[in-house]
Amino acid sequence: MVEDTCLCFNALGGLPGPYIKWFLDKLGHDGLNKLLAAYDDKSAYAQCVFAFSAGPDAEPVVFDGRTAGKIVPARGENAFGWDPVFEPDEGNGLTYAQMAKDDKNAISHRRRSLDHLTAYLREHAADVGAQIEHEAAKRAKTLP
Ligand SMILES: O=P(O)(O)OP(=O)(O)OP(=O)(O)OC[C@H]1O[C@@H](n2cnc3c(O)ncnc32)[C@H](O)[C@@H]1O
Repeated sequence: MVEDTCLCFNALGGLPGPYIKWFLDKLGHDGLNKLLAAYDDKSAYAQCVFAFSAGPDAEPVVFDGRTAGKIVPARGENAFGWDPVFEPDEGNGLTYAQMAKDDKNAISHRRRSLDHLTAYLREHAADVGAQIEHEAAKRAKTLP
């Protein structure tokens, strides 16, 4: 299982996207706002992608969770990552950093990706279990 997180600015065609870690590190919250200074469109979406594979030869399945919002000047005490500059459309005007943890978790990109993953595992539990057993048996045969 792997996971990656993106913050995508619509005016920039989805950038910084998966490169947000480095943009945040080098530009800070203020710099992220300045990237959009020339654009009226401040809309953005937070994206979390989990990918699951039952084993080395099994096809990975991808679970894409998104939360729409906009980029705003930094507000809020919970200063995790870019939370202070992301105001989700469903946040009643609060940034992620101003929301209670449970409120953020209820609408977050990560929650949505995990909801898709959970639904998939529930629906395909028997198949996934059999696939994991099959992959494990194949690996066992190659061990000395
Ligand atoms: O992709 P690699 O390079 O392995 O880096 P990472 O695993 O440490 O980082 P993520 O992709 O999970 O996250 C990318 C950046 O987004 C930040 N981040 C992740 N989830 C976030 C969230 O829910 N709210 C705010 N910032 C977040 C995190 O601090 C990083 O700066």
